[in-house]
Amino acid sequence: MKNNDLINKLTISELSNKYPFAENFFTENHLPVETFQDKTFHEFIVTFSEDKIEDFALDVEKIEESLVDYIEQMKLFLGMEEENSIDMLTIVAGQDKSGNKEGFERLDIHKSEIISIVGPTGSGKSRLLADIEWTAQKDTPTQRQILINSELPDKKWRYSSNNKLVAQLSQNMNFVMDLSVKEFLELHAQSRMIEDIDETVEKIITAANNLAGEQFDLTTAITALSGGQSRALMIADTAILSSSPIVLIDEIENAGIDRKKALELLVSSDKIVLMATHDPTLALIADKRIIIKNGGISKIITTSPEEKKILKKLDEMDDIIQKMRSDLRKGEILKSDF
Ligand SMILES: Nc1ncnc2c1ncn2[C@@H]1O[C@H](COP(=O)(O)OP(=O)(O)OP(=O)(O)O)[C@@H](O)[C@H]1O
Repeated sequence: MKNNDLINKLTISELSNKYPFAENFFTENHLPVETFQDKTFHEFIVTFSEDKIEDFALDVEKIEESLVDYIEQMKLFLGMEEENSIDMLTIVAGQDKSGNKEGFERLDIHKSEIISIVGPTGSGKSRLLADIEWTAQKDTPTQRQILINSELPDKKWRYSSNNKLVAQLSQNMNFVMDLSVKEFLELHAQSRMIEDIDETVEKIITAANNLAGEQFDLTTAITALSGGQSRALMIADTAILSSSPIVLIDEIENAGIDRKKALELLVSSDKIVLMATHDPTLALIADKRIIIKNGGISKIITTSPEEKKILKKLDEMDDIIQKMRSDLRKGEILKSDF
């Protein structure tokens, strides 16, 4: 207990700002902290004289422990996440489907890098994403090992639903809840302790509609959303509300949404993004690409300056295709002089 930051490092005012519910704890335990705002909780407690301790029926040893327990439990209850500071994710080589060692030793992926994963259908792209999500420790068919900040990952990443290491955007996104879009987003925003819920909900729906073809609004039932719409909603929700430091994306191109815009939304400066893709534009947007063959990582290629130039060309072609898609959807007749 002696070294707990909650007790020894944060001032009472910092503590109350970070965990507004701590005020309840002070009130319930009749702790007059008002004039000790710039002191730590420990500094406050040691000012108690013997008399005061008796008056307040305080167990000084226990009260610090109770405060820490209370904050931890409230955080868990409210689904608050720690600030997940991850500077580096490491994949340590395992084996391919034939049991041969993979074609690399160790791949370090830093904060704000985008990595694409390419390879034929069935080669093992989703498996690699699953290894990262599970923080595999040589306990999956690939025998890979995942390290966080060069260390063995904390078990909390695996077992706590409140402390998600990754935000996973998978191919199937099935909502089973009987809620409107507004209710769903409000619930999520509340659980993340967001202050301005209305504004955040509005931001998410605007971003989602920016990605989806057909517009939907806050009163739409979650179950009535199309595949593309629910995907767009999940992407906007993840980008704006999720504190997970790693985002895993499985084949965003099949989602029927504007994938480039989706990626821009997701790639905030402090996240690591890994995406499995069959789309050359998305593959080249990445800083590096992992080539998967027969279940193993065969190569890791850094996107070259020449490829970045090609990406510009691909973008132009892509715009033409997107425009055609949109015209076709609107029932227009295409002309050959595009
Ligand atoms: N190294 C490995 N050893 C054993 N099995 C593996 C290995 N890598 C992948 N697999 C298995 O191979 C199958 C296909 O892999 P996966 O679904 O990841 O392919 P994919 O590249 O994502 O395919 P798609 O492009 O069709 O989505 C899965 O059952 C997966 O568990």
